[in-house]
Amino acid sequence: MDHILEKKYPVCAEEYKLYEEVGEGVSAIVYRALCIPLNEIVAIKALDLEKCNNDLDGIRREVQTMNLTDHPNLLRAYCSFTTGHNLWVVMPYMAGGSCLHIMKSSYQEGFEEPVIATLLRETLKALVYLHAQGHIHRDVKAGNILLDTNGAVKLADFGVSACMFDTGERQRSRNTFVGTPCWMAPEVMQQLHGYDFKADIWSFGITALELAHGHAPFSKYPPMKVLLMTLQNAPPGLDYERDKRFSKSFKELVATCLVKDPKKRPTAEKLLKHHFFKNARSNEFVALSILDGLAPLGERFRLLKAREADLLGQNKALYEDKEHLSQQEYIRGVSAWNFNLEDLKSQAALIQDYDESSNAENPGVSRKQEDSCNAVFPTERLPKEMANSNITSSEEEGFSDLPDLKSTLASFPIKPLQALKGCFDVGEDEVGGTSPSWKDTALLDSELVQKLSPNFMGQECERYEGSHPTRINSIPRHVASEPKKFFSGSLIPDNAFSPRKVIRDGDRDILQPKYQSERNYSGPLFRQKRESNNLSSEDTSEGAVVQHKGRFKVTSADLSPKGSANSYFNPVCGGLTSPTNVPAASLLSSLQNILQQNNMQREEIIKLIKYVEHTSGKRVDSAETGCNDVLQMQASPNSTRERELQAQVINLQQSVGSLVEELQRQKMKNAQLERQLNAMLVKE
Ligand SMILES: Nc1ncnc2c1ncn2[C@@H]1O[C@H](COP(=O)(O)OP(=O)(O)OP(=O)(O)O)[C@@H](O)[C@H]1O
Repeated sequence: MDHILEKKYPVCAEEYKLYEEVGEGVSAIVYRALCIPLNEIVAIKALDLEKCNNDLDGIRREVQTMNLTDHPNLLRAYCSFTTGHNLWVVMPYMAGGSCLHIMKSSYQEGFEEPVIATLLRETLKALVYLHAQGHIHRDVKAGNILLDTNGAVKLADFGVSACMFDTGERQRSRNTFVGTPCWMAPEVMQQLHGYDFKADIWSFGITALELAHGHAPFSKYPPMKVLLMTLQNAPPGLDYERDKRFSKSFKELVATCLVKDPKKRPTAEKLLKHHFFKNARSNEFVALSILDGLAPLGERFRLLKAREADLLGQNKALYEDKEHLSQQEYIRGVSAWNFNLEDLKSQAALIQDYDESSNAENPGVSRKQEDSCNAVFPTERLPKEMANSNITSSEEEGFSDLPDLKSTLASFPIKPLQALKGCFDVGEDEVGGTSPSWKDTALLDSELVQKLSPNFMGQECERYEGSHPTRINSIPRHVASEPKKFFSGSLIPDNAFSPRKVIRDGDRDILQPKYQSERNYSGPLFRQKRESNNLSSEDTSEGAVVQHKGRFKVTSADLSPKGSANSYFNPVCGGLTSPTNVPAASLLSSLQNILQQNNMQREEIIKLIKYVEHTSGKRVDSAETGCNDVLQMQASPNSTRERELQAQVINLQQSVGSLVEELQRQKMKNAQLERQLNAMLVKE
């Protein structure tokens, strides 16, 4: 180290010779380069200052941290200088590349446990040092764990690191939302009380899973889903069944890190003593195990880039030029995350509740959707969770951390579950946002199904996993803060309007075979599609519209438990049950039937009233007063229940009376105010 420190790295571009590109970030390109005077291979990270969205403070912080840190497991900067509109950061060349790149090229299923243990131990040593210095890394992930040819491990990328001793503005930045969603700790997402170095421990746990599976949990989902799932699902973990190849101690380590309450997470120092690290080996072991036989970094990077470009090309039709950048970043999985909290809250409010989902890591995605992804991109590995949830239930794992939706979302002023109830009227016109950007980066369920042609499904799925199975997209700051466009659609479950809905798939298939294939992709959104495309069909297939809620219709299709061919009046629901696809003539006769039944029931009621009146000595003037009299007939109670009801009725009548009085008072007050206002206007 002393030897390195003594070296003087030149601070002008002419003294370096750039070779091939070996990495790319959101605003930086990393090159292998030659430091001419020292005849030494280095890496140069060229940050395009024009692309940095004025985040010069962030850049300064990154370079400063890189300059100041002095630990064998931290990537340090030799020097930095500006050239043109670029800032060049000169650093040691890590010929092995990042763990993410290694997994993408050759270990798509993740690494073996001893390799993971070694990588994690070295990373943890870096964290122990950083935390002791008062730094929070905030972006711990496989993409930022770099290896040199000898298998030495260095944690890189201090772009979003923060200092815990910061004050003022910088301290406030610690209450901001930075990092990459899949790796982000719940408390960082919540922004409730700020966060500390324990946020790195959570990311460390996620990184452990990433190294084990080849991708981070939830990595196939758009950012909003990741946020919501992290907040409301049980913490992800290694599954005892599915992850049989991993030891108990590894599972324990992950579970220890992925505890939602940061206070219950261990410090980096304590974690380093975990018995899992007894499995860790030497750097040479890592080099032999995973670097041996790999192509040179530049070549690997070129191949990966070409593959990604290819996939982007396949999707080209989907993206406007403006959105291209964000999509590229999505696929590359860079970490330019900087959220606009207000947007997040609105988005969170629109996301479907996952409670009913059986597949914890794959909520809202039907099996058919998964199949469709598979069919269109057979060469791409579907994440294992598609078949088997990655989330191990708290009970199964013996974790104490059961998800508590209400409390975890307490920091969102709009609670998603409540907001869902108000979703009916949310449409693109009403929201007023016009930017389509979010649609590419955070595709909501409703939108997914809006574009439900098999072709589109395939493309969409690819965007989330096929093209980039291990990572999730990032939103460039400028895109993330743009007003978002919401797509109208019922985000509540299909049967939410009608709790009595019991029409089975078979019934529906008979009634509406035409929609069979569409229906396979989740209910409510399917309905929305049809609403927009084929109202008349929808009307007959879903039943008569009995109520309009904004742009959505509440239908009575499902009130009949058996979907009987005849309509009838259901006195309990008070609803009209009408079968679908019924000819007009039979509908008419059904309606006449109902009317007849209605009249008969009415007559029955009048008879009853008269009978009660007779027995209580009270007279009924007309059938129209029936309702009142039904209440009054209880004036001669002959049972306790009747007395109770009577008391309730009296109470109700009293409150109605006082409400009427109050209304009148308010009216008078209003009139008085109006008069005063008029008088004032006249004076003026
Ligand atoms: N010193 C290095 N030697 C070899 N490769 C490197 C080096 N530094 C970075 N890279 C490669 O370049 C990629 C991008 O670098 P870096 O993460 O620093 O950029 P960034 O703009 O901060 O990206 P992000 O925000 O996505 O993390 C890394 O993922 C890694 O693969």
